[in-house]
Amino acid sequence: MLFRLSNVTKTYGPVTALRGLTVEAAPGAVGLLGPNGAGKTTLIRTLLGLINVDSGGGDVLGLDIHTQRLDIRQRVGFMPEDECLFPAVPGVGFVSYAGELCGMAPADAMQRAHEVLNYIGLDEARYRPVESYSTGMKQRLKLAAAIVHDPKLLILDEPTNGMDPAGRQEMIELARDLSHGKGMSLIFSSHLLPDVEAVCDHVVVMGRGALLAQGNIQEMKQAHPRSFDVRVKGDRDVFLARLRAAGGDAKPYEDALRVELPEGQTTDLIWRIAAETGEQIRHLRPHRSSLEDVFLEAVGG
Ligand SMILES: Nc1ncnc2c1ncn2[C@@H]1O[C@H](COP(=O)(O)OP(=O)(O)OP(=O)(O)O)[C@@H](O)[C@H]1O
Repeated sequence: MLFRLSNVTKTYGPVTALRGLTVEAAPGAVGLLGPNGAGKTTLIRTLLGLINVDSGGGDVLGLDIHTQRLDIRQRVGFMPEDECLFPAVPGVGFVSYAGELCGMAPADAMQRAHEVLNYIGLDEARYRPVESYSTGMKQRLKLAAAIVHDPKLLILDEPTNGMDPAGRQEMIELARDLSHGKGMSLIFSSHLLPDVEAVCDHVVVMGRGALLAQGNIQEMKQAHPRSFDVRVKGDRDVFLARLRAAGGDAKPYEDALRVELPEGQTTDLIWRIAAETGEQIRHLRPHRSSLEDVFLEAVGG
């Protein structure tokens, strides 16, 4: 398992940030979703061993979150959301320092810093002070610092936040190459669902400090085998009334209806009702949820 938490509770005074959270995930690229205040950052800090939880336990890469925190930090890379850079330091100095903090010898850290800066496309800017970097370059530098020690797991907290479309795309491609090309597991926390979908195979959805849903993104999007997008030419209300009388239901979805068939029925029912009521079916295809649908359903939106 990539990580496993069992019944973890974390309070900050009167606020309960994690509420008996039990969750586990297999290696791979895992998206972490949840509304503001859901507990995502607290979960990340727990996995990194940066905070003491009130109760519960777990492990990351098989290492105990209570007793093996330093081992976890040597094997896990973390790209925080906030700016954590030293303005006057050249990029290469910042990345090699991050390597030394993870326990690398100075010469090894410097060599790796050059390698990762080449990889993330900051090779020409490596000797410039960080204060002269654009927002996108700073984000990439934070990524370089997070991977300098070649971690098994990389945790990215809102990595595309504040980036322009080109920079965002570059960050997505880097995250995807690290996970799918280089075999590094990821936890990718983001409010930007398209970015999560572009990078991750699996999502964990949190709300109010607990697990709301999790699974393979493609499977979660196909979780409604009796749901169809149907465009009807004619009187939609008549069609709808007959569908409901037959035990089905439908609601408007863009310019079509999202039809829910009753248990045990096939699309034959839709064609039969249309024939009986004189409507024309202009379009009929299985409904595929978007990740946004999956998210809203999980958080009860
Ligand atoms: N250091 C702290 N002191 C007090 N309360 C905190 C602290 N850190 C988090 N909280 C509270 O714990 C709850 C969960 O916060 P957390 O930052 O983990 O959520 P989040 O899902 O990361 O939210 P966001 O998407 O807004 O970053 C919130 O109510 C937050 O205000």
